[in-house]
Amino acid sequence: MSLSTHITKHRFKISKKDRNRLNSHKSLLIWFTGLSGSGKSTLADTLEKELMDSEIRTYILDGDNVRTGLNKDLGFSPEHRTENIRRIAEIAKLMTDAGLVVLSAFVSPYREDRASVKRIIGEQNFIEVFVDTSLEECEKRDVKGLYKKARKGEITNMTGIGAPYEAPENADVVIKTEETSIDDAVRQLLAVVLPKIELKNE
Ligand SMILES: Nc1ncnc2c1ncn2[C@@H]1O[C@H](COP(=O)(O)OS(=O)(=O)O)[C@@H](OP(=O)(O)O)[C@H]1O
Ligand SMILES: Nc1ncnc2c1ncn2[C@@H]1O[C@H](COP(=O)(O)OP(=O)(O)O)[C@@H](O)[C@H]1O
Repeated sequence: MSLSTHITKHRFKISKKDRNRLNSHKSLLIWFTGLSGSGKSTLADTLEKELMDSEIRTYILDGDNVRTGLNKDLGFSPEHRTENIRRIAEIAKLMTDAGLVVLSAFVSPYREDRASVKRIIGEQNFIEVFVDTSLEECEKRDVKGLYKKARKGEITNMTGIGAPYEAPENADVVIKTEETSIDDAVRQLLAVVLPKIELKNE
């Protein structure tokens, strides 16, 4: 028997639609995926600033605010990465229910885990952004010095070296950061995001 068998939902008076109306925009989860150092946080950060300037209510979920708190019991084994992403999807679901545009920046290396996020959030509330930067470039950037450690054998399961990264096959947006400036990438993202959150007369 499931642990939640005897849970009955209360029908609350205020709905997500009410919150969207109050905010004058719909909610959305913008899911950035890519190797460490590919540019997920940088792009989420710059996009959030643009959205905030347009009076859109946003929040960024990333390793800094999730892996140090709620998910501090999780490491980087395949099972822990899957659980990390599942919990993040559930938090993002609450945040989108609350009316926010959520931007998330996680490696999320497994295709099946990203598909689960989409199922949890609902296809119409989800945009997958593949930050497509080669391993060579990420290693050159080595923002956190992790690739150097991985090459020395100090980290055994670094994504791209000792652990796989399954690239998206049908991402909504693909940003090739070696060919696209941050500003151009954000323009590309806004062109997809803004129509998705526009509140029509519904
Ligand atoms: N083994 C290994 N592989 C990949 N990344 C590692 C690893 N160990 C630590 N880090 C640092 O943790 C960040 C990735 O955490 P995520 O929660 O995004 O990973 S995952 O989605 O659960 O795979 C990642 O952050 P970003 O650089 O921002 O992507 C790394 O800084
Ligand atoms: N076009 C670009 N888009 C995003 N980041 C870029 C780009 N060109 C260079 N960078 C740099 O690459 C690094 C990406 O780091 P970060 O955003 O922390 O990656 P991630 O969150 O994927 O680990 C930053 O130092 C950023 O300035």
